[in-house]
Formats: sequence, C-alpha cells, structure tokens
Amino acid sequence: MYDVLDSRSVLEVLRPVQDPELRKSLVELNMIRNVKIDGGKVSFTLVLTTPACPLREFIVEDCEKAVKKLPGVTEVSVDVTAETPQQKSLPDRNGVPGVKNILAVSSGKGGVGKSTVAVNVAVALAQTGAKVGLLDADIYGPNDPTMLGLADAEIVVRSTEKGEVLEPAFNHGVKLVSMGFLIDRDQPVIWRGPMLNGVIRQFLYQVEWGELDYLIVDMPPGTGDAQLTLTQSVPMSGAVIVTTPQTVALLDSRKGLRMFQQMNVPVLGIVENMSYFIPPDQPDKQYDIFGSGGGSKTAAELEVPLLGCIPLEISTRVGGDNGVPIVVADPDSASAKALKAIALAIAGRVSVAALT
Ligand SMILES: Nc1ncnc2c1ncn2[C@@H]1O[C@H](COP(=O)(O)OP(=O)(O)OP(=O)(O)O)[C@@H](O)[C@H]1O
Repeated sequence: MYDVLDSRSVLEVLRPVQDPELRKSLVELNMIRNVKIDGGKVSFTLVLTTPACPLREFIVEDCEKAVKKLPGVTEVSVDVTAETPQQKSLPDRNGVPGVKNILAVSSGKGGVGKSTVAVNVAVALAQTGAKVGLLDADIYGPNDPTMLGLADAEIVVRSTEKGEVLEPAFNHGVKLVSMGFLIDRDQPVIWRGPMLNGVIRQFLYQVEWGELDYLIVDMPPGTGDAQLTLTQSVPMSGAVIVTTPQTVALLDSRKGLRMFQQMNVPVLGIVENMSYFIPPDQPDKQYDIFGSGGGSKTAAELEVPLLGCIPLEISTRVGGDNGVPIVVADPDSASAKALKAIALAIAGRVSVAALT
C-alpha cells in the first residue's frame, strides 16, 4: 500500500484513528506531531487534550496498532503530552488571565461532601500532571485549608505595579486560596452580598494563579450570592453537583442544577457521595445507609451524566481531618479510585466541551 516509510505514510495510517470522546481523527485534531523515522523505528508525539485523559492507554494502543501495520516498521514509540484547551469565551464575561478552565463544585445542601470532592478532584488532576488551583469560596465553612494540609498557612500579600496581589498557598500539587486564610475561624462572619461579591472577585482576579489548566471553585452550599457572583463574573467550563442518595439532598441538588443551567453554565454531571458504607474491618461488605440509586435516578431525570459514586469510608474522613486527601493517603481505596475516575471524567468532558 505504501512504498516508502516516511512521515506522510505514518500520518496516513493514523488518519482513521479517532479520539474516542471527540469522535474526530487524531491527525485532523493536530494531536499527532513530530513524526520521526529512523530505519524501521517510528516515533511521534501524541498531544492529548488533557493530562488527565481517561482514555490515554486506549488511544496510544490504537496508534501503535495502526502504525505497526505499515511495512518495514519494527518499533513504534509514542511520546505522550497534553495541551488542555482554553474554554470558550463569552462576550459579557472576562476570563482569568492564564486560567484555561474554571469549574464549580457545588451542592444543594451542606455536609454532603462537596469540599471532600473538590479537594480530592483537584489533587487527582494535579497527580496526572495538570496545573491546578482551588478557590475555596465556601465562606460558611472554609475547610479546604485543613483538608489540603494548609491549616496553618498564611496567605502572602504583595504590592505590585498593578496593586496588591495574593500569593496562593500550595500543597499536594494544588494552589489554594481560601476564605479560611482571611477570617478568624472562631469568629462568626456575617457576609453581605456586596462584600462577598468583592472577595470572590478579588480571589479570581487579584491572585497570582499563574498558568492553570483547571481552577476549581469550592462553592458554598445552596444557590445564593456567591453562585451568582461567580457565574456572572467569569465564563465557566462547567459545574459539578455533589449529592448524597437521600431524597432531600437530591431535591436540593435539582435546584442547584437549574440555577447553573439558567446562568448558561454547563452542568458536567452529578457526583453521588456517601453512596454506601464500607466497614473497615469487612472491606467486602456494603451498607446502603442512605438508600441507593438516587444519584443515577436524578442524573437520568435531569439528563446529565452521573460522574461517579463515592462510598462512605472512615479513611476518607480521616484524610480530610489530617490534611492528606484520600487520593494521596490511600490511592488504592475504593473512595480514592472513585474520586480519581471522577476527576478524569470531568477533565474529559471539559475538553470535549471546549473542542466541539
Ligand atoms: N465519602 C466519604 N466518606 C467518609 N467521610 C466523608 C465522605 N465525604 C465527606 N466525608 C466527611 O463528611 C464531612 C463533611 O464533608 P465536607 O466538608 O466535604 O462536606 P461539605 O458538603 O463541603 O460541607 P459544608 O457544606 O459544611 O462545606 C467531613 O468530615 C468529611 O471528611
């Protein structure tokens, strides 16, 4: 079929290979670059659309199989890198310079594990090599500093030509700015709309976030001022809604979902947390403490994907309290595996939305 083994013939055999999520040719998406031939050895770079690509191995295997079909090929070497696409811009909302995607982690009611999901998803994305920031906008319970092992960190304010800027704290590969760094944890704070508005905008635009693939915003529970400020200020790549299997939590998450939809923020999906309890002394057992199947039912009803279900495990709570998220403390636990899969699913959906 091909007389000579050259970069053109390599690109031609790779042309039918598709990105399974984007359903387009890798060659046409400019994901194959730098093709080199050395005797029978073919090497090239595969540029994925996110370092957290859930189908990385699958795509590499497809490429290798296709190129090995070329006569004369003795070895195929694929160097995998990633370029996360910038989300689509909106005419009425300015993005944050250097930040490619802003994602909200939200919940209809408190205590469902929203911060646990936000922190672990952020760390799991960073573990894949993505550049990640976490903005803790949960003014009523800013737990992210504790969960990320930064309870005693102090935020640095620097004066620059552009005015004062905040330097985020950093741990487990994630940059963090939190209301918790600004308020005295033992003092109740009454936030009025404009004040809250100002702080959220400051956290978006006056923080030295640098280059980020993903800025994850841990929202306060409910559908109040913070949600409005955020969705009206910046273009958002999407929102993830955390719920538990109970009916009340599900009803509340429906409200949250509608709010994002009204603000034209794509809802990437629902995460069901505390889906079932795994006793530490009987890891093969499961108890459906809060019922079962609620997350998938709501997801189906509202026509959004269920991104995953996270069990209730003592080690997840301990990881949060100790500042070592479960995806770091016990990466092989059922919760960590679920959280890592959720992080990859989110990254995959964000790339698809940006490129289609
Ligand atoms: N899957 C889980 N297994 C065990 N414990 C969990 C799990 N998810 C969350 N928790 C624990 O439940 C408590 C509440 O979780 P978290 O703070 O993440 O919820 P939240 O929805 O952000 O709450 P708030 O509305 O107060 O901010 C924490 O102690 C956390 O460690």
